[in-house]
Amino acid sequence: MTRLFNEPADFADEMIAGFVAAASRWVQAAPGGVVRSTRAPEPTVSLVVGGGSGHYPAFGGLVGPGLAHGAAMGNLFASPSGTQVYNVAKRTEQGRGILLSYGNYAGDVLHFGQAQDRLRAEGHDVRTVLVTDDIWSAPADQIEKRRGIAGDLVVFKVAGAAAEAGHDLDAVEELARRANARTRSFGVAFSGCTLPGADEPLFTVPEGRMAVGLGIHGEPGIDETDIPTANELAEMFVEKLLTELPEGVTVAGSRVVPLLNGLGSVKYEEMFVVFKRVSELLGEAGVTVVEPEVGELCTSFDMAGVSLTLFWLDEQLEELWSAPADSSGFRKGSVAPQLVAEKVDAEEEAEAIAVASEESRALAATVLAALDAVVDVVDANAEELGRIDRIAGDGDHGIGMQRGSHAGRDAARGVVAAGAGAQTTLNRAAEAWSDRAGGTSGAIWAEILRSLGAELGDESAADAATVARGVVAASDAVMAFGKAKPGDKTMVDAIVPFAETLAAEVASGAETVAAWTTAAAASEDAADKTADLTAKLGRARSHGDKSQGTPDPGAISFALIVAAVLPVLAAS
Ligand SMILES: Nc1ncnc2c1ncn2[C@@H]1O[C@H](COP(=O)(O)OP(=O)(O)O)[C@@H](O)[C@H]1O
Ligand SMILES: O=C(COP(=O)(O)O)[C@@H](O)CO
Repeated sequence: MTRLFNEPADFADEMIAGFVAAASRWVQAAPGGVVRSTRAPEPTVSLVVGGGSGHYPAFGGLVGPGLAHGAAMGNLFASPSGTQVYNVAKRTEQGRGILLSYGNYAGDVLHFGQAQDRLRAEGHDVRTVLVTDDIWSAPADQIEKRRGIAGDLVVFKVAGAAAEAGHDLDAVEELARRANARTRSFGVAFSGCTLPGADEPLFTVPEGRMAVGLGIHGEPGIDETDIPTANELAEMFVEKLLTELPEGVTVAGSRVVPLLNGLGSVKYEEMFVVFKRVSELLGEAGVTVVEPEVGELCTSFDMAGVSLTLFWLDEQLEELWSAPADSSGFRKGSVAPQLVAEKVDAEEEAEAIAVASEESRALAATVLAALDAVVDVVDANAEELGRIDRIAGDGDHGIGMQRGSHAGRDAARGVVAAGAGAQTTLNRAAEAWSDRAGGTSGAIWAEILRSLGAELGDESAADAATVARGVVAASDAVMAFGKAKPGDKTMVDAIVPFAETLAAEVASGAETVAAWTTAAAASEDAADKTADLTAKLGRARSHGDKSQGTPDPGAISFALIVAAVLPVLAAS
């Protein structure tokens, strides 16, 4: 149970502000997260990490000398937006390139990918290393699909130490990749976490039972057993991880860093009891234990869970693991004296507003009214959207949509008042939506608004054919961006029938309002039918059959939104 909070939707922002106030020795606020408050005497490769909030010390707590240069910090359990990642990365850049590293989650991949494209387009050398240590999240022949859990720390530590040692970007990337390839984790849980303001835990484990293979957001495990003794748990962990060896590793004679990670409410004392047996077992297997860690390294609010990570060393990786590091959440040895970093500008620069025609300004007013309607319908359904998302997701869809739609509408209101046309209004709304909501749906709604805007432009009014082209472009853009197809149980299942019906109705001579009415009904029908599908992508993918019988939250919110916009179109 998370007991201490103010407004649940403000929790992540208030937490980040408090963290910065408490950890100013290591970090300072930057738009999108935090960057170091110190700097090394010589420029180095920049390591930028990040992800959803709720996992402290991941990710802001791992910023400091010998570790990351910056962390993009998203909403609770939702990836930061592309803009957040971009803003953090820009402020850490020292002319030697940037390595982005984060756990392999759909939202993170989309947003960090967007930031990477944007940074590259500006001429920066940017590479990415995904962390994929959780052995239960995909089979060994699909390692690239595995998610990152406590192994994040291993990869960040190696990359951070390599950067600090002055290596170039090629070498830092290669070492981070090698560290990831030689890291395996296994997690269990005894009870789920409850997000601030939620009435129920995100997931539950029956009393007296232990879920095996659970992730850090309540992704279902692969098995459930009675709660074992500490020694039995150690045996389960070590036995399995010794069969999940990275390529080229043999057990006897190897040197290994074990990390026993507490997910939130398992006590240090319990973990030490487990670790006693872990270290005995590794010793009996002929493995030398090197500088282990027992503690909270990657958490999940108050989840009662624990994971064991084994990091199989080679000579170079051992040197980097042992190198000094100093961050608020992880320290090792004594780092070389640092200089005080320049204060970063925590505000983003305001962009000028493009000139618009009178017709387009009138259209922008309709866009704003539509966004007002979106805010109202999302607010009215936020709880229900959260409830559906809890069944086979991470429960944040309602909150994410609220944060995104409010920010989008507020941004639009500002620029409409300043004379913006439809495209500029939609672009600004898209940016604010994605920036504030993060998560998969934040990135996708930004695609929708931007594509529609590109078709509407800043010069003219829009007839039915233009609107239909904009909606079809949005539908295509969502599929190109998220790689989902109809039937994968995502928002695509609602947007495709909407776009296709709208285009067909307009082609057969219907006016915007009539065509939109038919298309919205088709979308609602299709969204409801997603209950019959099994999720194949996104967070819900790993929840597999759990999603059967419940519609996809993103499809439902899409259908609600297009229906809510209808009266605005009718009145315009
Ligand atoms: N690849 C994808 N393409 C289109 N939509 C997707 C994709 N992956 C997930 N979604 C949509 O995003 C919704 C989840 O949004 P949200 O809960 O805000 O994000 P997250 O799962 O990152 O926390 C899903 O219900 C689904 O409709
Ligand atoms: O949950 C996280 C990001 O996942 P998405 O749901 O894919 O946005 C985050 O906590 C781990 O970075």
